[in-house]
Amino acid sequence: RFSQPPSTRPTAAPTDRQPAPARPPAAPLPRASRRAARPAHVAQPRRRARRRRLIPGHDARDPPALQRHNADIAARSIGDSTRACGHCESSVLCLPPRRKWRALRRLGAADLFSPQRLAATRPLRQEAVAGLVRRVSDHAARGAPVDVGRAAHAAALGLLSRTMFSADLHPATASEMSDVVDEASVLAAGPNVSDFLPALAAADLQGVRRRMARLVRRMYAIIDEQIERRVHSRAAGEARRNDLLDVMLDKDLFTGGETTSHTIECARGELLQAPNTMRKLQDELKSVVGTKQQIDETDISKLPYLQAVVKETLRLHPPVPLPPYEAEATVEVQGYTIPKGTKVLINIWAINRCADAWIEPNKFMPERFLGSEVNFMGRDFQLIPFGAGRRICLGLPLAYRMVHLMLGSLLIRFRWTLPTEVEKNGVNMRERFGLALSLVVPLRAVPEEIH
Ligand code: HEM
Repeated sequence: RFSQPPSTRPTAAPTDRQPAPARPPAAPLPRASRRAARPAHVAQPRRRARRRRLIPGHDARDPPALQRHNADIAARSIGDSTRACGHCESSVLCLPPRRKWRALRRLGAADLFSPQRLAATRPLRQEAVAGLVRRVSDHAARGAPVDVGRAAHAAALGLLSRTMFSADLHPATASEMSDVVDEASVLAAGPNVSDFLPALAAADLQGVRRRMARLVRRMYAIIDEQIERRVHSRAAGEARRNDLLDVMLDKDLFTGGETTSHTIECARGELLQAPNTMRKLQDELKSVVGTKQQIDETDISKLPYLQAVVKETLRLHPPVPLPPYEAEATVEVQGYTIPKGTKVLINIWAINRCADAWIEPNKFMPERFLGSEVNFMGRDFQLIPFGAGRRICLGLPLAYRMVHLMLGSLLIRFRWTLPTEVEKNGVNMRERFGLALSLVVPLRAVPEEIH
């Protein structure tokens, strides 16, 4: 669909040498199966099919590979490490797109991330952001720099914890959870000989599965503590809270904190290097939000420049750059045959910077989104930081709120400067590879309260 960057070009031979096996014409599905085959993030049936928006200059009859072959590559390629403690068997992230995965996605979409559920948990997120602003305020009073990524991660975990358990994590627990998620992300994405030589997987030669098992057990223990607390409070006659604990328990959702905080950290890094953009954004926030201490989720739609900054950050720094897929059937993509069972990496990083679709693709330029309808909801295939198709990020509606809320609130209340040595050498935006990316050198910035 795009002229593929070399790093994403499949290595299988072109079709003239290796023709794809002919596939029988698809019989129309019965109504129930059609419903089941519908992308799971779309919880309610829609009357009108959502149209893909065209990228200028592209042929309408030639849909993007990600759309055309979505059903065929919707399985996950999972590394041996995710088999630790049987984690992959109950993980929405790892499960193949069949009954259990569909049930979990439906539950998540309907009970956790639906507009009604998110409206009900809005005050919890406002409180979590108020806590973040208070902590930054303490640093501002002392003139001390803030580790932006770490502060944002702690706040994102608090935000998730409040949405899922109606309770904050103890700061020490939040900090431990942050370390566990961070380490697990790097471990899961790192090279592992068991993945390349499955016959040797049982031996776990590098000890990756063993290390992952320790992390997963710790994460389960933290979550179990929350469950136990809830069981006790229920036994004591406390009413249902209808949060995630009451409807669904999925450990993967905590990894959403890392992607969210990485986005905040990168946005801040880019803005600190672009004072004019920072000023424009703070002016917009001041004129729309006025003297409020933090922004509200209902303000987001009135803040087009903030939205543009978030889009541009996610375009240049997608936290999950290479979601791992597996071909469920043999498919042909742009003349290449991808045999069933092949691991497929969607190179979101390269797509978001594709020179066919973007002017000056490597430049941080939020203005490109002003007056443009291009969005990251999975319909504009040149901008897919949350993925697209049936495996699109389940937490997108929550992530959307969290990122705008945290970024806007940190900028309306504080003026930010770089510590002298960073100012001199420039911000280091190099990223460390993991399932979710993080900055190699954590961004530190000094807040000053705006009165
Ligand atoms: C800025 C924040 C975030 C970004 C950029 C992001 C991005 C992504 C991407 C690219 C994928 C893979 C999509 C694919 O395979 O095509 C994904 C999957 C997923 N995300 Fe997120 N995510 C974010 C936040 C969150 C949050 C806050 C949660 C939950 C609380 C979450 C839950 C999930 C889950 C459960 C999946 C697996 C879906 C599946 O395989 O069916 N994400 N995310």
